[in-house]
Amino acid sequence: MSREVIEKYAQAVYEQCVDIGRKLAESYGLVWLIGWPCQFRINKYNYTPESVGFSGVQLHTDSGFLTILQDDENVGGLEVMDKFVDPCPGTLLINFGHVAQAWSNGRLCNVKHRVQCREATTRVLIATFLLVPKEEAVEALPEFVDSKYPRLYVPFTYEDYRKLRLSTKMRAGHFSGSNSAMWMELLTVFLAKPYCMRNRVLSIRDFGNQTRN
Ligand SMILES: O=C(O)CCC(=O)C(=O)O
Ligand SMILES: [Fe+2]
Repeated sequence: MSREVIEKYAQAVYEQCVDIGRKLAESYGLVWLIGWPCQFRINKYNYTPESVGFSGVQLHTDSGFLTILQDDENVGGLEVMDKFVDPCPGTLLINFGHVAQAWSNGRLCNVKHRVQCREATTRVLIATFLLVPKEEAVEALPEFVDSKYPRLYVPFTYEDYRKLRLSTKMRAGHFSGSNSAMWMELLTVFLAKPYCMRNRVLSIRDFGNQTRN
């Protein structure tokens, strides 16, 4: 793949991120004025026969605002809330991260996911993460806070939050099931109330065994 193609793709998917952010904000009667940074990544998994049954990426939640995944068209393995999401060519998969959860005062939820190796082959996936500038304070917008929905989380900067993830060896936002309790405990350093890992998926279709026309 040439650099030019990658740059074009990255620009298009960034515009997609902004479009989704804008529509999301509008659906809440807000205006999206944010120029947040995007991180673009190509994940290549070189699975061997020994990898089968093991994790390619351990159970984790994403840290940023929004993630757009373009899955490998032929090789699946992404598991969202214990359910495989089979590749569906021509579609993008979107999930929210912790920033969206804090920003919306808990209305938007992040979701636990992981990657399992199912066959000895190569899997390539393109991931785009809409993040937040390091020094930016992440907090619930006033529009999401009222007497019925009191503020759930104290403001934190994205940098402090990232450091917390790294200091607990949850590199790239990945953490294993065994230390997830510790993770939740640490997160309460930043959150006014104990963090509630509500297992809800937003904007993710259940692709199941569906085939495209
Ligand atoms: O490779 C995948 O299917 C997902 C990767 C992922 O969840 C991540 O990089 O945060
Ligand atoms: Fe992820």
